[in-house]
Amino acid sequence: MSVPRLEVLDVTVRFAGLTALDTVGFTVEPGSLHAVIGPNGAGKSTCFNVLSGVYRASSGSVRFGEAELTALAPHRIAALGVARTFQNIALSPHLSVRDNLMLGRHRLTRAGFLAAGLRLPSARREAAEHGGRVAEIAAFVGLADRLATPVGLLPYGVQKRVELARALCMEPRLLLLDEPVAGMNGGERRDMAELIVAIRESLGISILLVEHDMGMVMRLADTVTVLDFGRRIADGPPDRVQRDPEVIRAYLGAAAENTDTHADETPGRTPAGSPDTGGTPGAGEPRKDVS
Ligand SMILES: Nc1ncnc2c1ncn2[C@@H]1O[C@H](COP(=O)(O)OP(=O)(O)OP(=O)(O)O)[C@@H](O)[C@H]1O
Repeated sequence: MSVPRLEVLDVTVRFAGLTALDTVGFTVEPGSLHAVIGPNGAGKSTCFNVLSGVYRASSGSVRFGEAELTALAPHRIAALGVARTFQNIALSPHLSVRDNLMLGRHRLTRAGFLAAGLRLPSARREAAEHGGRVAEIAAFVGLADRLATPVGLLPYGVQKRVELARALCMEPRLLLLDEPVAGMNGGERRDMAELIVAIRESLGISILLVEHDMGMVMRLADTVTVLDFGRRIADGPPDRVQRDPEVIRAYLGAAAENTDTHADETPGRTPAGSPDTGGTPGAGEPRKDVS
């Protein structure tokens, strides 16, 4: 499987008077683990939504190999091999893990509605092939013994794994992970970090990660892009980025603002933990965890 480079070039997104992304650019090298970080409201989710076709950029370009993504609908982008997970779990809770993962295979299914409905041999063969691959992926992410369990009955950390497995079922070349450890406890976070490393090492695909857990970002990422108020303020290897004065200022500024807003009880911008915390949750840790 060839993995193309992702190039985000001068992307701007405006919402009625607010510039959520301002001429942002970065490159995700094939097979690398690239993180996008920044305080709350910096534009990270907007960036993901542009890459996956949910939002249309006001200007700029997103190239995935030869393809220009900014003009494409989400299903066309997915068909190019770009899969994403969501900050909030987006699974069907009443369906089994197997059925949720089979839904992830949907775009790869060739048999038409009629052939599948009539259970023609070609459709049955195809379903068996997909079932086999689903079982392999489930085993890879540690869900082999959960295939028959309804997703809604699983603990939160396991559901996040199912979501990741479903994205893998799309056989992506670029995986977009939106806060994969949000709301997890320490053990679950470690397991998920290990899994992300294993995906990258075994599958060789590119991974773009938005994450508030700074310790995890700094340990796992090859390259980190930092956004603040929609602008890219830093981009480079983790050790350089976490020493960057503008990055430190952005996080400290957000922390100070947070303290101020606590004083008058007004909700405000909150920092995503200091960039050099090593991941220890502190007073400035994010509150945006999935409920
Ligand atoms: N659909 C929308 N309509 C209007 N404004 C939006 C929309 N989506 C995002 N914004 C605004 O764009 C800015 C960037 O938001 P975004 O959610 O991308 O930030 P973020 O870095 O992902 O924040 P968080 O860490 O809190 O998830 C914010 O000011 C937000 O209020």
